Amino acid sequence: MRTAYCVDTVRAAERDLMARLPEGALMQRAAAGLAAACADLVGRVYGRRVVLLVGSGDNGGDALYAGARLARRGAGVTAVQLAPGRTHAGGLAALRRAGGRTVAPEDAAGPIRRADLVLDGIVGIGGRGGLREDAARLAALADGSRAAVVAVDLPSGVEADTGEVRGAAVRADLTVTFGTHKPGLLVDPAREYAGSVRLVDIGLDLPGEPDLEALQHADVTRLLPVPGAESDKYRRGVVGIAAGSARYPGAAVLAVAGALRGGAGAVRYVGPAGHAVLARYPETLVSDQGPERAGRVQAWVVGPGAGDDAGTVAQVLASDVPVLIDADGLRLADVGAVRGRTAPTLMTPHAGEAAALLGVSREEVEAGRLAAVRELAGRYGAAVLLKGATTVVAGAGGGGVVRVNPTGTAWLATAGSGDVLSGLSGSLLAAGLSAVDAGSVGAYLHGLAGRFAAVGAPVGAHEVAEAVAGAWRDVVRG
Ligand SMILES: NC(=O)C1=CN([C@@H]2O[C@H](COP(=O)(O)OP(=O)(O)OC[C@H]3O[C@@H](n4cnc5c(N)ncnc54)[C@H](O)[C@@H]3O)[C@@H](O)[C@H]2O)[C@@H](O)CC1
Ligand SMILES: [K+]
Repeated sequence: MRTAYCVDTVRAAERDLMARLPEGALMQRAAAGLAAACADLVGRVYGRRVVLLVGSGDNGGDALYAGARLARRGAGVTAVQLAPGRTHAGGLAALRRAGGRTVAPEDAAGPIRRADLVLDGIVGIGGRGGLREDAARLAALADGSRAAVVAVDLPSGVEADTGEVRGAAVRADLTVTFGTHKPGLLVDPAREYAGSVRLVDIGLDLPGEPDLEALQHADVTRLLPVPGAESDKYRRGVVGIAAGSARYPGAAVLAVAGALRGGAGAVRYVGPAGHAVLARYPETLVSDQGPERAGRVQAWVVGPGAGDDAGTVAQVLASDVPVLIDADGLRLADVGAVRGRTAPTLMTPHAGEAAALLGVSREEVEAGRLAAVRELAGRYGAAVLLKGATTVVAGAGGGGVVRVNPTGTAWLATAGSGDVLSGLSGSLLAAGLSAVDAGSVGAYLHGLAGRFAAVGAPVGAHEVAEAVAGAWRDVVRG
């Protein structure tokens, strides 16, 4: 599991550790890791031109000490001091001893243009809001140069705890972060500014529960349902799909396609698109009765392509098994009915649907995904999976750790892709996974399947469904 912790927790852990270590030892660990990552990135250090963008805090100190290490290995190092009177004194002295020089921000354009490597030490976890004007100018110069840009701890200007970017920020090729990932490094839009991320262990002792976690192959393998010798199709779970309409039969077909790949022993379809479903997937159990009379299931998926069929949504919500609500179902679901459920509920909106439920703009949801997913999970008392550039999953109530999906691909932003995900996650619910596990494992497999199906080209949702089995095998093989 990859984990991320918010700034307050990082600061507390740093305080504890610093109290046990000689002064400055922690910063030296950070700087050593940073210099090593820079050396790996540029290949050969000797003769390289390195520019350090140095703010007024310890983030600038890290950059200066790392710069000193690179200078000792033969790099030409220039530090741009954003706040000359408040630059980290020890770091500055170390750089000067190693032969580095300093310039004022107004003289930085030339050195940045000629640089091979720019280290962004403007602000780290002490940053508030987007970059101030002088820092923003340097960030733009770095962006326009041919230099590789390495962010120290975080790209300056992004919000460490939320992943929000509310103003100008540095765009990095690599971020070298210390002690732990910060939530912003895993969540868009900030994640995009970070480039690839390298974690340097500085020995922090962090609490058991992180603020964010991202599944990895081994975690997914542990969670995937595996049929035992005594399993029959009913013990493996039956997932009910209440989806599609005369107008949108395709949504039903795609949700069933996802459900067939999710580990449930059987898929029961309820709704007006039975012919279309059977034509494509003859193994489906089809019923034209409502959900209440369709026979026993271990989980329901309701909503994809449902149009205005509020009655079906209400019937499903009244059941005593786990329910996944998607698409039209989200709009039709009564908040009180969802809150009153005793079995788990998982809602799977995209940003536009979440915005409509929260009464805010889509842009606001996209800018602040973590806040939005927690808010929605709190309002509905349900687990919520918010789809998008970074898919995030919050547990019922919205408190506690949020899961973030690391496997997504932009090619998944295609019609019907969400229907496949709801079938897949619903199937995992029926197979016995918790709402958060079903959502996050479903998103993981779906993202991987999207990558496998797309391999750099546009892809249709049915191809994503077909690629799920390959993704499952890839995960299990490790
Ligand atoms: N505390 C520790 O033990 C360690 C800290 N380390 C480094 O120290 C950093 C934190 O240092 P600090 O607490 O000094 O804080 P930072 O260096 O992150 O930033 C604080 C300074 O930046 C200025 N600032 C804030 N927002 C700004 C903005 N939007 N635009 C321009 N300037 C802005 C503030 O005026 C303040 O002087 C970490 O990110 C990490 O890089 C590492 O050396 C590891 C050990
Ligand atoms: K930084």
